[in-house]
Amino acid sequence: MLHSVLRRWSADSVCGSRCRRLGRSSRGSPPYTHATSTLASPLVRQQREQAVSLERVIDGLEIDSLASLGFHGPDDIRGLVASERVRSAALVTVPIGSTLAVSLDGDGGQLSVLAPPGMPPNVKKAIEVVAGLIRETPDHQLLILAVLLLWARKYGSTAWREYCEAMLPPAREMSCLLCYTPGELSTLQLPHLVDEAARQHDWARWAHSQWLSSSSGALRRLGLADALEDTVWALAVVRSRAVGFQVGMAAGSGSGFKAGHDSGPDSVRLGRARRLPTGPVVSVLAPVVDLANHNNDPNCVIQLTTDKSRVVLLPRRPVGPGEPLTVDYGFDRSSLELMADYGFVTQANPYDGEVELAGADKLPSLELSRLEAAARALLRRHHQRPQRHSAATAPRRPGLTAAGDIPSSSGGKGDGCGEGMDVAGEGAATQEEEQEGGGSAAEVVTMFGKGVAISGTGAGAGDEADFSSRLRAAVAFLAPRTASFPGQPANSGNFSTPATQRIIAGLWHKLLRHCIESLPTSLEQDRALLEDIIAGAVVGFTAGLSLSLDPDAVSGPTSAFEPPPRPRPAAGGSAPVSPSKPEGAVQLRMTSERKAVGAVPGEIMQAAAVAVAAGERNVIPGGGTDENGESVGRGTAARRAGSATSSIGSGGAASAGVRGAAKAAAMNESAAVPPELTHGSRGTQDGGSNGESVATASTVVPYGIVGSSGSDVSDARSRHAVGTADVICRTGRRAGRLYAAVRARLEHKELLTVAEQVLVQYARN
Ligand SMILES: C[S@@+](CC[C@H](N)C(=O)[O-])C[C@H]1O[C@@H](n2cnc3c(N)ncnc32)[C@H](O)[C@@H]1O
Repeated sequence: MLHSVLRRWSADSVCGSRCRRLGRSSRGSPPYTHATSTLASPLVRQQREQAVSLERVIDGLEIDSLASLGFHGPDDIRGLVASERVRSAALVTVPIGSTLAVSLDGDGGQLSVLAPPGMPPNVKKAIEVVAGLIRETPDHQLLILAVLLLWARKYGSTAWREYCEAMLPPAREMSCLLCYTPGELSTLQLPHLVDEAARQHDWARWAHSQWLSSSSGALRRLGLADALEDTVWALAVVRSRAVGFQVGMAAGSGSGFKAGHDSGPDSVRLGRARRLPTGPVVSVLAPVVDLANHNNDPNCVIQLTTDKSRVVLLPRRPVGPGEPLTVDYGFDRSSLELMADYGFVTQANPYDGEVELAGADKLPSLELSRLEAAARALLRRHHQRPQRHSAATAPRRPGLTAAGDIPSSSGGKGDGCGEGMDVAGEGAATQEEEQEGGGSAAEVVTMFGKGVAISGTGAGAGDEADFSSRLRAAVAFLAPRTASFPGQPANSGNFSTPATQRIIAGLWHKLLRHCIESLPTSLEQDRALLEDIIAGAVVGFTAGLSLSLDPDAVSGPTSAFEPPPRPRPAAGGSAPVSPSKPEGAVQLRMTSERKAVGAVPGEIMQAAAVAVAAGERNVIPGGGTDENGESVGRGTAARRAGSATSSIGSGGAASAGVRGAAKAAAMNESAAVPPELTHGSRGTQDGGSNGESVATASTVVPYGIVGSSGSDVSDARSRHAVGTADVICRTGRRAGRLYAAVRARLEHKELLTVAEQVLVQYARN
């Protein structure tokens, strides 16, 4: 269960801490009495004790609050609720002196520390020295905040210690991946998340041994972290609760939430900066404000006043008493990103590939048996294809066709290029077999381990053998597998949680999206890309794949395929490109072991391949198209990637750990930081539209998965809410781009394609 380490609270209780409002105390009778509390369940009593603790923290830190502790959402997550009706006044005001804060100057230079009251100057100095030493490392601001937090927990005022001990959750109750113990990692299910957890653990171990450990760290004399668990706790707290502010920029509008307030605050975003900072950045851990939970449509925003004297929680619209107070941590984070950064996902996240799966929450569990059934159905269709694709009898099919599936005149499967699979054929078969009651060919299915062995006994057994092995691999690829950690038993269960299923759905859609957005927009460029593939200019094509682009299909039923294809270069050992002709295929073929020769698409592919190989999860190495099909430059695409690829440091806006190619490209784009993170940004009450295209950032994971917002996809989506991928495969022109990209970009391309088919079939079953 994804939330397995997240504490669950009783649903029947909304505990209000009493509110303190400077100059106008709103304290009154607490919303509970001693008499009732003695009758309450232990959980309810605990919640009430927390409400009392919160009140003491509010008093001790001189926080002005019209909010109280509440438990809300489907999981009754602890959070804030409004104590009274508020239109536009600040719901919570925290003096900056009651926060822990680290600021980084705009030139990427000096870190300075806002020490908690009572911190001796020499300690502050020592921490600042460490800050200087680690300023080149990712997430250094978070690390320094963690140092301050550990200091406050041990040596701080009574209020700070109460905040740390009573209000901050212990590590076992925090949801972020850092807090997953080795034994819990299997519950993450997705290998990518397990990897991310491992990466975060590495970071914590490094921070502990180098800096924080009471025995070995540079700050050991402070005695802050006796055990690794102390460091993990502190890092997890700041990751999940600190707020990053980018200050001193010109006002503007754009993406992000907009303050429905007139106080002229600097803009702020909870969590990592989505763009690289160009101005001073302040990371702040602000008690009470840090209790606000996330919502995709938040009713509040956190801001820093322009004089930087207070952190405020402001309503974006009027809120009523008891209403949960939420902010947007995400800034276009997909479920996968939210999960990686915070360890939770939300219902109906609009950034999951922007492709809605109708009733995604009601999708059945991704069960092995259903995947196998889907694979069997595909196999039946595969058996039927030879008749359909016989040169003599079959009509031409649109799209890409593997050499093994094309008419014998083109060489067929005897040419040694039979590694491909029939994408278009599958699409056509799918259409025709919508009402199939079972395949014509017999098959034998045997189970072993988690996978499925499928052996065909129908026509074309040799071809089936290849296809069967891919099906088997695809099922294994898709099936739950969590045995990534030695000693952990393989999980033979399902992707059983709705959260996981949403993530999976989002991943697949992102795969499609990425492929389309990362490719040239014109048909001519499509053709050039395919030719580059043939000529071996695209890294990753080493499997002897052979493609065929059917000219009848590329523009759909009503338009012609124009202009005719360029003559394909003779060099490279590829099969010739036949001239465009209405009735014939443009056969594009490549042989194995081609190397990149530096063509632009090749560069793009190479960057992607390198990033994928390096385990990068977010890659948009080249330009692409925007939602309207407009061409965008590399920088734009990379910026989008950067906006979705900041690594850890959920609270560390300043330390956005954008990695790899996306980072490099995004850095070049830093001058183009949209101005919504601006000084004095005063948005509209309703938050307005998000004119930014950051939501289109794509994600690639190894064996990856992407999505598309291309118009064909949208159309397809509206026609077929579920099973989008195969519809895309039949849209001709985009199909060529899509599959060229899939095959060129991703390792295990063919496996991926088969896996996609299995998923599509799965959704149909
Ligand atoms: C800044 S804290 C918010 C307060 C926190 N719920 C608490 O009780 O201390 C962020 C953490 O709250 C949880 N959280 C916030 N919003 C959530 C949501 N919409 N669904 C589930 N968990 C959420 C996650 O565990 C996240 O890491």
